[in-house]
Amino acid sequence: MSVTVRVPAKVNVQLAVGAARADGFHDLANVFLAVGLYDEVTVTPADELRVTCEGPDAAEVPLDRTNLAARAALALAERYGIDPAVHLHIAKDIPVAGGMAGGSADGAGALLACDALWGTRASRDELLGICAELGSDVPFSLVGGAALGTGRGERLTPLETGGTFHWVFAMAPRGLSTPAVFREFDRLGEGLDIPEPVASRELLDALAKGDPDALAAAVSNDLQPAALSLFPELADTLAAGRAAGALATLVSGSGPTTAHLARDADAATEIAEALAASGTCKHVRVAAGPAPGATVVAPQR
Ligand SMILES: C[C@](O)(CO)[C@H](O)COP(=O)(O)OP(=O)(O)OC[C@H]1O[C@@H](n2ccc(N)nc2=O)[C@H](O)[C@@H]1O
Ligand SMILES: Nc1ncnc2c1ncn2[C@@H]1O[C@H](COP(=O)(O)OP(=O)(O)OP(=O)(O)O)[C@@H](O)[C@H]1O
Repeated sequence: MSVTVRVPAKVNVQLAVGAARADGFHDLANVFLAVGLYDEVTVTPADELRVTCEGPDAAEVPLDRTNLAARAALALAERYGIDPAVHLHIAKDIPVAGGMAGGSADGAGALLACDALWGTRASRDELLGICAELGSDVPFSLVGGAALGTGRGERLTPLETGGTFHWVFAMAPRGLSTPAVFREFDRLGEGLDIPEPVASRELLDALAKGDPDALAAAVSNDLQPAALSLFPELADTLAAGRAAGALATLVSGSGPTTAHLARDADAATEIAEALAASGTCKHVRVAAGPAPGATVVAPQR
């Protein structure tokens, strides 16, 4: 018996960041949109807990117990007094350290897959609680769609979306560390008055209407200056996206993946071709959102 769960990547269409809290985290108004770029996590009973990974970035993924998929399996096993002897296989299509919540996707996927394999039948709230312990982005990977994340991003309110948004993602030749980007945000903001993070009304309305032009006018990412400060060449990728006709271009989360909003699927294909030809990124992917959250795709006997 094995269980496979498919989990989407995310883009942050708004990322408003408050001042550093006493615990080192930052309060956020984090508007997540899940997009159709997926990792698949397959869990199978085994002699001991082990993790394997396939995909273009597989060499960069840790295979020990620091892997978020392993941590998720261990957290559920401990809670239910189960032996966590499983093989977790990750088919990884989401870029690693790209700001698209790839590790978080694997954590949410492994949790749902182990819950199904072990028949633990944890409630949704219990699963969300474990996700929040694993990382700020992990609860959203479980629920998908579109949602506002407050607190450190783990407290979710689902959002309405009135249509499909078409994106082009440009992957960078190296990753960025999320803590390093938040540290750079703190450094750049030293001595400044950092306002409380608040979700933009215009942005939520644009999502609800499914209006790409209105969304383009409202997207924002407070981590973008920090990501650009650590990775200045990203400015060239953003400029190439704008030149190719993207309605909006921004760094995805903590970066370095850049997100380029297109008016429709055809425009996305054109922007993707122009970005690929620009020589400003490693590779380019097209994906639309909202996409469903973690979903069991194949329970196999
Ligand atoms: C940048 C985003 O991806 C936007 O969705 C998230 O805020 C990051 O979420 P994540 O990767 O799940 O982050 P976590 O694993 O919870 O935290 C990693 C590190 O990022 C920083 N961090 C994260 C979330 C947050 N609200 N404030 C922070 O300062 C902290 O230094 C923390 O130690
Ligand atoms: N299953 C996993 N897949 C990828 N990275 C993992 C995983 N588990 C742990 N990691 C570690 O987490 C680091 C961040 O990887 P990840 O791909 O989640 O970054 P990210 O997409 O930028 O995250 P986020 O957008 O949530 O901030 C990696 O460098 C790696 O060391």
